[in-house]
Amino acid sequence: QSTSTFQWPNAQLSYADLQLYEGDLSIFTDGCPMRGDSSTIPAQWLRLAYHDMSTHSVDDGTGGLDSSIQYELDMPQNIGEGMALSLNDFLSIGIVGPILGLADVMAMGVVFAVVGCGGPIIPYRAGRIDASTAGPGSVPQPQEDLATQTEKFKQMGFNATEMIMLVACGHTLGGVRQVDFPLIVTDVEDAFQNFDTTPQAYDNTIVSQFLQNTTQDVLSIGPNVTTRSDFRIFSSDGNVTMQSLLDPDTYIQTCGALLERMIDTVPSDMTLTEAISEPFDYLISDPSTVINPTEGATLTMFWVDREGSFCPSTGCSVESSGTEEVSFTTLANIQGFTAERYMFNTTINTTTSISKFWFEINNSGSDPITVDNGGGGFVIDQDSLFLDMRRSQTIIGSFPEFLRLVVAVRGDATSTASMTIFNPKGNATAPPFIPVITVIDLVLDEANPPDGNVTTMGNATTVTGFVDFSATSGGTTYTLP
Ligand code: HEM
Repeated sequence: QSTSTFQWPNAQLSYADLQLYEGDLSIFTDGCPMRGDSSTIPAQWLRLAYHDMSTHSVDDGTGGLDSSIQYELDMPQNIGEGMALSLNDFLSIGIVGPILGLADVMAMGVVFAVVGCGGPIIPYRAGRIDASTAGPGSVPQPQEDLATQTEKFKQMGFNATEMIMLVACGHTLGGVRQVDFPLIVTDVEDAFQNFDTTPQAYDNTIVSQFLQNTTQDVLSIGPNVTTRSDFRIFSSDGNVTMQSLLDPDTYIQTCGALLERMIDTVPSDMTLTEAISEPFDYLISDPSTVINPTEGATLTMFWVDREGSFCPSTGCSVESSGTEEVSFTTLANIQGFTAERYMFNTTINTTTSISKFWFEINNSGSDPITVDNGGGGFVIDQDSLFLDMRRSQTIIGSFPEFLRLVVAVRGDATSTASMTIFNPKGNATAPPFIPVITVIDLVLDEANPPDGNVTTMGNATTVTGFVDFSATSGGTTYTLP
C-alpha cells in the first residue's frame, strides 16, 4: 500500500490507535476474567457504559456516553459494586488524559469487554467530552412496566425491536448480585445469579435458553413477577426478534452494530472521529516509527532542512537502525494484523534543523514505496520548542515513579518555558475522578549550558505523562502539546 488514510499529526487518532492496538486495557478483559467470585470485569464494564449512555434524550440532544455516571452512582438504578470498580480500572492505568477522557476510555472499554469474551469487533470512535455533573436518573429499572421501558429506550434512540436486541446483547454477560437486588435474587445463599450458563462467553445462549424455556435469567423467571423485566421485553413482540437472534451470526452482527450505536450515543454537541476498525497502515510515533511493510524490507528516512535544501552537507537520509515486532493487543491479533516498528537514529544540525521528513520502503524485486503522509510529507510545525528525550528520564525506585522532563528552546537565557500537567484524578481514590491541572515554570538547566542557539530548560518533574509545554523566545510563544 502506498497511501494511508491517516494524516500525521493527529494526536487524537494516534493515541486512540495506540490504545486500541498496543494499549493496556485488554489486560483486564482478555479471556473474559472473573471479578472476584461473582461477575466478570467485561460484564461490569458493559453495564457501566450502558447506564452512562442511558441518560441520552433524543428530544433535546442531551446526555449519552459522557461519563456523567461518575456523579450518578448514588442513584438507585446505578447500584452495584461493578460501577465504582470499573471506573477505578479505567483510572488505574494512566490512559485517561486530555486526549481520551474518561468517557472515551469507557467506550473503548466496551470494545475490549466484548472482544475479550469472544464477541464482535466494534469499530471505535473518539471525541466524547466528559460531563462535570450528573444527568437525569433515566436508566430503565426492572420493576418498571414495558411501556415505561419502551419509552425510555425510545428516548435513548432505540426502537422497541432494538430494545429487545440491546437487552439480549447485554445480558449475555454477567448476572445479578443478591446483596444489591434482594427483591430480585431472594435466596440469600445465592450471592450471584448468572443470566445464562455461559456468563464468560459473548454468545447467544441468553437467547436460545430463553426460547427453549431453559433460561436461568432471574430477570425472566425470578420469584418476583414485577421484576421479570427481561421476560416482558424479550416476549414483547411474540418472540419474533428473539427468534431472529437464534442464528449465532445474526446475533453477533446485530449486537456489534447496536453496541457500536450505543457507545456512539453522545450529546448532540459532540462530534466523534471517523471509526477506527483496524490499525493504521503507517503511523509515525515520537520517538518511534511504526509502519508495516513486507518483512525483510529496508526502510530509509529522508528529510529536508529549514532552509529548504533537499540534501544539506550534514546529510539528508538514513537507513532504519533496527526493527522490533509490535506487540499488538488481542484486538489486532484476532483480525490477523502484525506490524514491525522501524527505528531511526540520526543527528540533525540544530541550526539548519529539519522541516519535514518521509520514508521509502524497498522490497527486493519491486518498486520502492514512498510513505509521505499522503503527499505532503511529515511536516514539523515548529522546532523552537522540543522535548529533549535524551536528557529526560523516568526516575525509578520511588513510588509513584516520576518523570524528569527537559525541554530545549531555540533562543537565549531570556527564554521562558512552562509545563501544564494534567492529572486525571488528583488525589481521589474513589469516583468522581476530577482532573487537576497544574502549571509549572521551567528553570534554566544549569547542568546543560546553551548549545548553539538552543537553551535547555528542565528539572521539572511529574508523575503523569500528560504534559503540554509552552515557551516564549524572542517575543514569540510556542506550544508543544
Ligand atoms: C430494561 C432494561 C434493563 C434492565 C431493567 C436491566 C437490569 C439489570 C440488573 C438488575 C442487573 C444486575 C446488576 C448487578 O447485580 O450488578 C443487570 C446486569 C447487567 N446488565 Fe442490564 N438491564 C437492562 C438492560 C441492559 C442493557 C441494554 C445492557 C447492555 C447492552 C445491559 C447490560 C448488563 C450487564 C452486562 C449486566 C451484568 C453486570 C454484572 O454482571 O456485573 N443491561 N441488568
